[in-house]
Amino acid sequence: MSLLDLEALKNTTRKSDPYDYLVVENFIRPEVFAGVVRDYPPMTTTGSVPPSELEIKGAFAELLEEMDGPEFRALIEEKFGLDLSTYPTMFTVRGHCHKGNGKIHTDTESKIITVLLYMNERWEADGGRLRILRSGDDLENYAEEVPPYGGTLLVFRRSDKSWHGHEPFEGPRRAIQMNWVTSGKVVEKEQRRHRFTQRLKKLNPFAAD
Ligand SMILES: O=C(O)CCC(=O)C(=O)O
Ligand SMILES: [Fe+2]
Repeated sequence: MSLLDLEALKNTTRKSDPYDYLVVENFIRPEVFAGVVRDYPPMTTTGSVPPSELEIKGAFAELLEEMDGPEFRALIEEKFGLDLSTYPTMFTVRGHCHKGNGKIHTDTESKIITVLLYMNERWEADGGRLRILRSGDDLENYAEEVPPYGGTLLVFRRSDKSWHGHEPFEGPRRAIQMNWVTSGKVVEKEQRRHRFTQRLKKLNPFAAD
């Protein structure tokens, strides 16, 4: 059986205010969520790490495979009215949040769709809840706030107004990001950059992202 509740995604309305996005709670089926978390790769640094740098196994490996599969893509294409067939995907994995993370941004232009899957078992902190923002300069002006737990899925279409960010949080915060990007060159360049910043962080754990 699929780890993902594709039926729930199918039944979710994609919103268009303030930009195109959708949220699905329990997108990872609650009955398999603990098993996926158990196989989440151990991570020591803050920042985004490409899967190639991590030990990917078991239910976590299955999860990445399903996210990269044709059913999930078809639903995202349908929800956002896009043909993604010629675009490569790129994954990054996070285990910890640094207090400087979460500053308001739109994501880079090379990303077409951003997918976030939140992998914490619970979330009690006020910080670290991603906000779908109405502007680039006010973290309090948001359409929705997404607590990063329980296999919640957030998908948005990147644009010059896809503003998002969160209040500062420092500590464990697991999230998978997947993007459809404009070309394979982007994947290569980005993943090289992630590997490089990870090496720097190992030398100086206090270096900014
Ligand atoms: O982890 C999140 O909630 C959002 C991360 C994000 O916006 C990014 O990495 O571009
Ligand atoms: Fe982002």
